[in-house]
Amino acid sequence: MPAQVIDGKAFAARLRERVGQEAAKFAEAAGRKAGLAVVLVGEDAASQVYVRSKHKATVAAHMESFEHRLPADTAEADLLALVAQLNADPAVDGILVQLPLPDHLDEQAVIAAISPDKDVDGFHVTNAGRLAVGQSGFVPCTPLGCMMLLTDRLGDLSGLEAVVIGRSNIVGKPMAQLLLDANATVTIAHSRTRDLPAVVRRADIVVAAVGRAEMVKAEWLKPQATVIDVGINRLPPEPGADKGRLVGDVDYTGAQGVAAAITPVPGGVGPMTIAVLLRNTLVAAYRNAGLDLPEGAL
Ligand SMILES: NC(=O)C1=CN([C@@H]2O[C@H](COP(=O)(O)OP(=O)(O)OC[C@H]3O[C@@H](n4cnc5c(N)ncnc54)[C@H](OP(=O)(O)O)[C@@H]3O)[C@@H](O)[C@H]2O)C=CC1
Ligand SMILES: Nc1nc(=O)c2c([nH]1)NC[C@@H]1CN(c3ccc(C(=O)N[C@@H](CCC(=O)O)C(=O)O)cc3)C=[N+]21
Repeated sequence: MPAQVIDGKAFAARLRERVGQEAAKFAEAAGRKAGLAVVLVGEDAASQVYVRSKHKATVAAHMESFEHRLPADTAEADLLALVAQLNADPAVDGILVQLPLPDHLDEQAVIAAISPDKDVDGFHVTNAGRLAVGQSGFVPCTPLGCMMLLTDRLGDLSGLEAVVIGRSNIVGKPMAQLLLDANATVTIAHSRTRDLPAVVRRADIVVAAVGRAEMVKAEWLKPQATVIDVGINRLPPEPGADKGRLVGDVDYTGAQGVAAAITPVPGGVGPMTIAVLLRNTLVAAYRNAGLDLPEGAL
């Protein structure tokens, strides 16, 4: 039996639909729409694509989208001033500064300047700390989206062996934290891990967040594992084509013969990231307006 395909795109569409319905109710109750500000510094082509799809999804979900495009040579003081202005703007519930930033800008300083109450990416140390100690706060969108797919498929994760490959602050670490909170037994692997195939082989759940095309091989997987592929890698173009294919960190075709279920790339985790961003923005809007989000609405 080939692995089931975990259709993140369809799951994300349903989540965006629910968020849109709740956002319309919010607008009625609050007398204004929930607002998301996205800041893009520079002209990175991939970032432009993401920012455009975030804008479209935000508007479609009955929210206000504020886009700020700054030149690549923007001074840090000017970027910090814009963040301060957005922090103070009552029409803005969520702030996202698209990463990576150009090299001359200090990402940590910029993230630290965002109000934790508007940090819908969940990247501020305050929100990372809240997640680490079990307080409620904003959880990074990509790992939260992965958890939604996992619990939808597997139900209770208690006692399952989970291996997260990658330990970045935005994906790997919060992913491991969420799996731990769900009572999985969690291993975090990284570039210094010895015998990665043997570590992966233990896993009932594999989350790959590395950024290396098709690195995780089918033979590494435990039969009937559930595989969440966060990686987004563009292969070199075939002769005659102008763009290469997008692939994940897992050998998708091979894994289909071993795993119980796997997310595709594209159409898996990526769309979930955007849907969760809208969800986090709506949660922020309810809190900022002093209103209660109906229990279980999202
Ligand atoms: N779908 C989505 O919405 C999103 C997708 N992504 C994608 O996810 C991937 C990971 O992103 P991100 O976490 O930001 O990446 P980072 O580059 O910040 O982190 C990569 C991690 O992979 C580890 N690693 C690198 N090489 C190996 C190796 N050979 N074996 C084991 N581990 C290795 C690194 O280890 P070490 O710490 O030792 O260096 C590091 O912890 C990328 O492809 C990115 O494009 C990212 C964000 C959102
Ligand atoms: N502050 C900040 N927050 C982020 O959340 C953030 C960021 N910076 N910088 C870049 C990464 C990457 N990221 C993606 C979002 C959607 C898709 C997505 O929808 N991908 C589609 C494919 C898109 C395509 O075809 O290129 C899919 O996987 O199906 C992918 C990647 C958010 N990121």
